[in-house]
Amino acid sequence: MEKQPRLLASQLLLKNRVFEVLLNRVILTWKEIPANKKRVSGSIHHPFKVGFCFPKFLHRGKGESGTSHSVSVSEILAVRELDVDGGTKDDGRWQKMPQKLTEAYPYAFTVSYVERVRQHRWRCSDVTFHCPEGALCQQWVQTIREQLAALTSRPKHLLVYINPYGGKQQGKRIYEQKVAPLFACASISTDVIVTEHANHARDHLRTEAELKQYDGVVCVGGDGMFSEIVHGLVFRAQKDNGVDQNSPEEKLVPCTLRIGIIPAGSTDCICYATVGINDPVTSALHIIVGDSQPMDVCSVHHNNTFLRYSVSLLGYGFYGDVLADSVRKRWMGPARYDFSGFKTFLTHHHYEGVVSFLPATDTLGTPGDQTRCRAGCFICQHDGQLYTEDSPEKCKTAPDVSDSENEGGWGVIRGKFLAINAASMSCACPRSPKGLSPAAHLADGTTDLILVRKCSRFNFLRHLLRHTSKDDQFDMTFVEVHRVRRFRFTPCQNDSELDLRENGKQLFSQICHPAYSSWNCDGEILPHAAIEVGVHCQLIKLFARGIEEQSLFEDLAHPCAL
Ligand SMILES: CCCCCCCCCCCCC/C=C/[C@@H](O)[C@H](COP(=O)(O)O)NC(=O)CCCCCCCCCCCCCCC
Ligand SMILES: Nc1ncnc2c1ncn2[C@@H]1O[C@H](COP(=O)(O)OP(=O)(O)O)[C@@H](O)[C@H]1O
Ligand SMILES: [Ca+2]
Repeated sequence: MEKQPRLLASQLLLKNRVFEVLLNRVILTWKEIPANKKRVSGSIHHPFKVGFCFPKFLHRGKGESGTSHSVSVSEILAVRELDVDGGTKDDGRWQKMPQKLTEAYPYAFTVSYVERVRQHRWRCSDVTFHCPEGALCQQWVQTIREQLAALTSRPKHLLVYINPYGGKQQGKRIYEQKVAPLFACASISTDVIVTEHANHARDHLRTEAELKQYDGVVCVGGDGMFSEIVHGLVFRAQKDNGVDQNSPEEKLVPCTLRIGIIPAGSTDCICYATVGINDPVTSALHIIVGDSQPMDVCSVHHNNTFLRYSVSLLGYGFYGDVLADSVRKRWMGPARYDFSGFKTFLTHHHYEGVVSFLPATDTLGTPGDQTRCRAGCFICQHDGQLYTEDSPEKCKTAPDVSDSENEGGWGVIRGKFLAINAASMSCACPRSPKGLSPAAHLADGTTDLILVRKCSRFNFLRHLLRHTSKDDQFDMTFVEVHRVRRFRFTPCQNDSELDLRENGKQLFSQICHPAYSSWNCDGEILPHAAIEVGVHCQLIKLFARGIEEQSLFEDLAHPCAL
């Protein structure tokens, strides 16, 4: 690791023990000084003036030289000075110091920072250092504040939309109790709008919101609420740049504002697949530290008319029918999907149609890969494009949807399908932690088209169950998966139904087996079954960093093991 010039180094008191505390431009470390090396209590300690060497104790946990901890400056949330009498100057949170210590170390400051706990969960932790002198205390506070102010990717002013009816209807409470105090602690100001009806947030973003004053937009709700924000922001970016959304071939202009999701919905798949968990505090902390994760967006058209954007799942057949059935059961909360899922599984309808698709032949990954899209994903950093010697610049340019038509032939498949799913990302969610397409990428400019052909109920159940286990859900004779840049679907009526209809049994056949399903587009029903879809590489950005690798996560949770 490159040596960083030291900014501060002092011996400070923490929980009645003396620690050597060091700060450079990237890291804050504190290491307990063994009892035999401690100076006499009450002596005054000044910042060291010797040259800095990266502290050896970073490599150790607990040993002869005592416990050591380190925190990346980029994960410090805030610093505040405590009053001499024990109360904080900044936020009125009162913290009493033991009488004995106030005499020798009467000044103190508290650093709030990100701590990693189990399963990708982040928490806000506090550490309070006591100082022998007021000037030293102020120097620490001042220096850390300057460090934080230099982190330009952090948002200062956010626009927040809360859906009070999402998921278990806890959005308002979650925001007020868990998120707002963290934003206040990190000195982030907010304008909060509690939505009054569906599409309130979308329409406000499209027409009214003065976006220039914000560093990001946050939604408190589920995937549907996130979809509203995407529609509002993408529409606005196209309008401001004179781009026609109705043309399926048009290259769309990316949104500049980042989007944060505080999960309070039913599926929370966007949040789960970009952060690794649906936890409001974790998401709030990713927003505060100013993370950035680009994401692909699919545009959906019918007859050259724009219908919707999709970020997670576009599903015809099974997932379309589950959603259509669940709409009337919103009162059941998130359980409506299990109920409707079970019912739809029993009805076991298949649908006939033609799927044509443009394979992404020039990509780095395939849907069968064992590697996963994780924080700092190599494939997404290169927009999913293969790096070739002939065109070294290729990987730097986002693929244009319209250009792709020239890259190769379209595949055409006609058949009877139980499900046609396009997953632009893994769609990992609490129901299926690996998701619909475990190797899909968040920002590679492709979507994984999964075709599940007509099969027995038993086989379909085996396929569904594999979403919850380690077994490969694609390794079944009736399932195929293609990584694509564009696709089209045209429904057609089953031959057997046509026969029935011609024989005057139309009503009977429609009740028994409807000819068409509907598309589930990120939890919204589309009004048409015939659609054309194109992927727009990295059209939006989220306040997230992708799922952190478990090993990295463990190292960071226990930095002494690094
Ligand atoms: C038998 C167990 C089968 C488990 C299969 C689970 C696969 C789950 C993949 C889910 C991908 C979800 C992609 C995200 C979609 C969301 O955009 C979208 C909107 O979310 P929001 O309401 O939070 O705004 N959500 C959805 O469309 C919900 C889809 C959920 C489908 C759940 C299906 C459960 C199936 C249960 C079948 C049970 C069969 C049992 C037979 C004995
Ligand atoms: N105030 C509101 N009243 C009714 N519906 C709303 C309101 N605000 C947002 N919605 C809509 O509620 C739907 C579901 O919201 P979402 O937050 O995704 O929760 P869930 O995950 O439970 O579906 C979205 O389609 C959104 O447009
Ligand atoms: Ca993708």
